[in-house]
Amino acid sequence: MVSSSFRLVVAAVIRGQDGRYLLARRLPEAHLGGLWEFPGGGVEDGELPEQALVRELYEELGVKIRVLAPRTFAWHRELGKEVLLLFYDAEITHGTPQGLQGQEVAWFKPEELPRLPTPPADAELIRSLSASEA
Ligand SMILES: Nc1nc2c([nH]c(=O)n2[C@H]2C[C@H](O)[C@@H](COP(=O)(O)OP(=O)(O)OP(=O)(O)O)O2)c(=O)[nH]1
Repeated sequence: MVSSSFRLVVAAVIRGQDGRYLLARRLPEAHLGGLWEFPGGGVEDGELPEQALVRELYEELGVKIRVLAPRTFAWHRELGKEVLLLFYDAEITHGTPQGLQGQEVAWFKPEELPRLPTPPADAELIRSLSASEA
């Protein structure tokens, strides 16, 4: 059920030419601090999800991206928070990702993903990305 604490969050699944996926590490002091996530953030009023994704990746990592296609969605629910996550396949068109807010950024092989500490809502996506390599 959607409540007044509902937020829409978009995140990018970016695969480099060497087959690695781009993840960013949430800052230690943040909610879910220290976990590796697919880069993205909240959709603001008046924005389309795809526009929000382009804006977030530019603000957080300094890269321009092209959004390719929706991949999957997931709910992140905990006391007082209800987040619908929309994951999109995307590619970088300009720039090299840098953690502009001090966050770590790294590329991981598909088989490394299940061993990373990641948010619970990402579990299914991580499973499918690593399984598609097996
Ligand atoms: N970008 C991103 N967010 C994720 C992922 N998995 C997951 O549960 N989230 C959650 C964490 C946050 O609750 C929310 C992202 O919101 P945000 O980037 O604006 O972070 P925030 O710390 O300001 O959000 P919050 O603590 O207020 O929820 O989505 C993911 O793979 N990527």
